[in-house]
Amino acid sequence: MPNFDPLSQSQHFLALPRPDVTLGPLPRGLADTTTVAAHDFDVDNRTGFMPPEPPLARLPSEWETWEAILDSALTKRLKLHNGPTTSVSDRADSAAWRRVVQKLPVLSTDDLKTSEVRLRRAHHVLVWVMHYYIYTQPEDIQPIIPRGITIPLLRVCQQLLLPPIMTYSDNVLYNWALLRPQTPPSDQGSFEALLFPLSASSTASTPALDNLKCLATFTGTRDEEEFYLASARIEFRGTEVLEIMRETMDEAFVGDNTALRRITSYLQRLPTVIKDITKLLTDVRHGCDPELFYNQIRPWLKGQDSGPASIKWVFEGIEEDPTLVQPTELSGSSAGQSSLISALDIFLGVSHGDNPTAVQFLKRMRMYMPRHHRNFLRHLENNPRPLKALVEANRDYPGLLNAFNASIETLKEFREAHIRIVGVYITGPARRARERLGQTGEGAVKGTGGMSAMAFVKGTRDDTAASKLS
Ligand code: HEM
Repeated sequence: MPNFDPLSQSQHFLALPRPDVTLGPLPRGLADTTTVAAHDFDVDNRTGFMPPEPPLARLPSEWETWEAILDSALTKRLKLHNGPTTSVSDRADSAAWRRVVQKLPVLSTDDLKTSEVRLRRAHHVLVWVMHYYIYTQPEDIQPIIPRGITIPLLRVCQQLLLPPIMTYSDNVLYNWALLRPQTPPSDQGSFEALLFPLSASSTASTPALDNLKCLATFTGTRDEEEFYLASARIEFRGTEVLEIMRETMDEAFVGDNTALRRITSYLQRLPTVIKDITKLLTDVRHGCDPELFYNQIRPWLKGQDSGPASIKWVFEGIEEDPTLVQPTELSGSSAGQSSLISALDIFLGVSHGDNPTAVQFLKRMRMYMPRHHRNFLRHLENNPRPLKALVEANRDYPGLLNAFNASIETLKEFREAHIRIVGVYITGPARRARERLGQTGEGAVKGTGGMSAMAFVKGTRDDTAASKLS
């Protein structure tokens, strides 16, 4: 990005408006700019990493075949092949549904390419169908993903630079709608409102955290919805984290005494926000039952690397288009793909440098994040005036060091709460499942991302604790 100074006050990258358009017929000559602006990191002032408008809930009629096949899986409530309540007739229903998927024609993706929101919806629909297809079959059968899914999905992935698998963006970032729709802004018809639907309107705001529902869940349970919405609420609440980051970095650019005073006060706000995020995480326990999560929700989200090592997913028809490449990234959906928590790590200078497993995993998880968010994190990493160095250089400034360390401490507490959540939702139910099967031993349980779950989340907690300044 030549001639773009990320830290200049007027065009600070965290303050730039977010070019986006509501889908629908665009006025003649007006392009969908969501992917065009080089400085657009798809981070919104009011909704952070969440899109400023509820995600597209249905593709135009050209792709109705995909929407219809997903609808039918959702309404039939297809069951996991080995689910605890799956009957013989459930399996017959799934087999009939899979036969329809096998016959899907290869729809063109050409007209999707001009619209980021359509591409996202296409990724969402195709990966949901793909996961239904894979997990309604026995786990020891090699999944052969039919060409009607493979070819368009891989083409959409080429555009979005995402792996062909369910990601955090498919079940959290772009899987929500408003429970009670908000009143549309009065100036909705204006050109500016069309380009900047939220920033142009004085009535629009971050959705209330209790005003959210999910577009899709595998099980149709409130538990699954609450599991996704816990992350969604965290992302929305996290908007203030991004605001604090922007304000802090603006002041770091000036760097005088007034700037230090302001940075101190911004950092004093941060622990409150991180505590709220921690509460939103632990509140998942009110709506999502751990046994149901472990046995009925989580298996749908797994990737190739969570299953038996010998079972490789086959993408049928890939050879029909020479531009398509064999997918290598096939890890399951994980909140480890949340750009918000990574942004906090980068901003506060939390280093996982002594923890190669974490470095490798978190680096890999970036490939599962929307590409604009990935670029945002890279940009943040290249910040020439990192906060930690500034605090170290001004450690005697009243309150600064304490505010910084308090922020790290609350991030550590978030990770501690997360460890307890992993214990309640994964380690505990896994142990009980082993006991039911009469198995002995404490074998390490893998996370959806294919990691040894508990050791991993404890490691990132320790990295956080070690990042305090003495
Ligand atoms: C019931 C709820 C949750 C469970 C059972 C859970 C479980 C896990 C597991 C097993 C991992 C290890 C990596 C993997 O294999 O995926 C992980 C990583 C991670 N999770 Fe969660 N998680 C939950 C909710 C959340 C939420 C709501 C967030 C925040 C949005 C979150 C953020 C993270 C992050 C950032 C990592 C990467 C490790 C780190 O940076 O500490 N998790 N989670």
